[in-house]
Amino acid sequence: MKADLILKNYEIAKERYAALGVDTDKAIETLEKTPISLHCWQADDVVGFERGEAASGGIQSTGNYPGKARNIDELRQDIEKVNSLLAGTFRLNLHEIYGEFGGKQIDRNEVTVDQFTGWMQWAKEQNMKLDFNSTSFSHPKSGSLSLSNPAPAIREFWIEHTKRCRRIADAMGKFQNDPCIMNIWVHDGSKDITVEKGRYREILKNSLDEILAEELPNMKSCLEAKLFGIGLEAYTVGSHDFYAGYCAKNNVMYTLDTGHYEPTENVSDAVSALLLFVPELMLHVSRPMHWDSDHVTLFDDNTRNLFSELVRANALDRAHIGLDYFDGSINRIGAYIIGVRAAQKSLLQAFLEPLDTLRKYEDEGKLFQRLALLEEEKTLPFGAVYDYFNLKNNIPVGEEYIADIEKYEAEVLAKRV
Ligand SMILES: C[C@H](O)[C@H](O)[C@@H](O)C(=O)CO
Ligand SMILES: [Mn+2]
Repeated sequence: MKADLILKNYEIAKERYAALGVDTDKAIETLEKTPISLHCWQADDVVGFERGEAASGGIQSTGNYPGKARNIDELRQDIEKVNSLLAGTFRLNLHEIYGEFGGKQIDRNEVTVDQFTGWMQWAKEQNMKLDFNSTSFSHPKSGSLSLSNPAPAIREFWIEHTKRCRRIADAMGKFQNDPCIMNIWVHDGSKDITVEKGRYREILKNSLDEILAEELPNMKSCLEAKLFGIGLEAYTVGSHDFYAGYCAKNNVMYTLDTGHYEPTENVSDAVSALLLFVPELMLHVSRPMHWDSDHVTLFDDNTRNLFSELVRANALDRAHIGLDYFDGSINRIGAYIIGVRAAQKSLLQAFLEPLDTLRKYEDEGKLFQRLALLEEEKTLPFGAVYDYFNLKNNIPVGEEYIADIEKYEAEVLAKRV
């Protein structure tokens, strides 16, 4: 698209929004500064560099599109490509299995920051900060219960792993002078009817109490609930209620993964409810399609509602935004760009909402007026504002990035055989 046309469209959009009391320049500035944490695991279908095996233990990636990253260099190359096609501020969300193990057998209860100093250096060069995740899946000791396992040897193995991961996250946070957000998701559950549900939940609670007891000033832990895992469909130890209760009681950040709800559930409604009781939210922005997080985030009602609720709750500074999906059936770099752009468009639309007027209408009981404005805002020229945001940052506008990704596929991904 021609730059002068984008600028002209932006000027018209700016005027239209200004008539509603909305400052488009300010919205763009906020979008530029709002960090989005890129999940490293979209680049290689959650394989990582520890065992090189397909993900197992509650999660699974489907699809076999050629060109996935096979080692750290390729993964970094892909993330650099992703970064080059996006405007804004980005963090990188690493899982423990993406450490630099250098061919050594370093088990999960032995991992240290040494396996992540290379990542810390690289991230600094990329102007990215790191987030982190312990990894309970894809390991011979994963089974169906990790931190909630009644067998002390297994449980202690995973407790030790998670404690070590928190210390690694703390070192990352110190290095980058900004807290590293460490997510704890364990797949623990059961395939069929379970009679000892309370027992496993009590064990998980005790394990978390032990893990979180260590004070680490440069990191923040968050706990992720789930509806069910693959092969663990009947019961999830760390259910939504379990973690909502645990996080509220212990003042811990809650991870809300939009892929962990039924497609018809209104996940955004959880934002203002949870924020009354938990200190902060980590968002795993995904797309539920009946099971797990395998579908690329879209600019759909779910994503739009999520971010408008966040803005309406004045809670942007209490949420950490990350993506979480792993689609191996399409070009993986393209999957990143589609998902990030969907999140950015949803954020931008939320920033551009004529909120003062909507709040006033609601306060005054002007409910027709509120509904009318909510309808009208849907067709305001926000696309012109998003195009300008990209142009201003020298990033491909609109569908232009498709050709860039096709080129990268031909020149780089297709050679990974
Ligand atoms: C790989 C991630 O830890 C994983 O996707 C987790 O966040 C999750 O959502 C599991 O379903
Ligand atoms: Mn998740």
